[in-house]
Amino acid sequence: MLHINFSKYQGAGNDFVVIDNRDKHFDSANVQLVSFLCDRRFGVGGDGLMLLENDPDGSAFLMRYFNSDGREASMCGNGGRCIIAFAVHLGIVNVGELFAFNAVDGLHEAVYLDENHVSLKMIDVDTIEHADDAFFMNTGSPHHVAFVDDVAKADVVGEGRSIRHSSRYAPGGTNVNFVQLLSSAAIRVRTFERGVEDETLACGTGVVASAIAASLKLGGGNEFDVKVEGGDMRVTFQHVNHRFTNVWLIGPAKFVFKGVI
Ligand SMILES: N[C@@H](CCC[C@H](N)C(=O)O)C(=O)O
Repeated sequence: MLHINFSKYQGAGNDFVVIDNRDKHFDSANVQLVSFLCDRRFGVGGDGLMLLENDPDGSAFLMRYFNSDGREASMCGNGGRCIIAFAVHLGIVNVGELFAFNAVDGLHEAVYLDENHVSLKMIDVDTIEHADDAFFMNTGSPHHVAFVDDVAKADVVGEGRSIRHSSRYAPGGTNVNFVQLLSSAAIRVRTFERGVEDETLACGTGVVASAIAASLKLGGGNEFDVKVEGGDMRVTFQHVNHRFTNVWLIGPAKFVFKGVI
């Protein structure tokens, strides 16, 4: 037994092993250890793993995110909401308080109201590529967004994997979102996630990219309800002079269980 204390959280079905690493006991360079903990058969199981650490720059805490392949990765929107819930449960921040924490893509403001209403401010987006009716942007993580008529029929794994590995996105690769417009203010999204190398039930940075792409495709709109396989989220933003600012991702973040492994 390793004797690692962990908690398990999920945000709209995107699930994470979360560890309080304020004392720096966890060997974060150990790729095999992280991928073992994320393994659904031999470990705890999760789409990713997060470490909550003290922020040397003085925000409430530092979020470090690892994909289930064991590698430290770019920003995770659902993980961000889950680590906010974890910080509330640890007593680091209070319910209803507006606070800031640091992550790989910089400072994020956040508010936890209850397990269904966790708000996370995302980075501004001002560079968006548009080709062949698909969009590409970085919302903290890189995202290709393709619009389809019926997302239930999309070949998320087959087509997603092929776009993820295409020469266009080499060498880093990309996450791939398939989006169906439901109305002028609602979309349905399914995502193939890089680093998990499979479809996940939700991807927060992907949902943000999809809402921004929907606004561009529709010629307007700054509030979107988003349905994903694992639940519902909401994205709001402002769009001024080709720049998307004040971007908020709102959705659930729920404690599942905790243990020692
Ligand atoms: N699940 C995430 C995205 C995590 C990062 C992604 N897999 C990548 O490597 O880019 C989310 O909710 O945003």
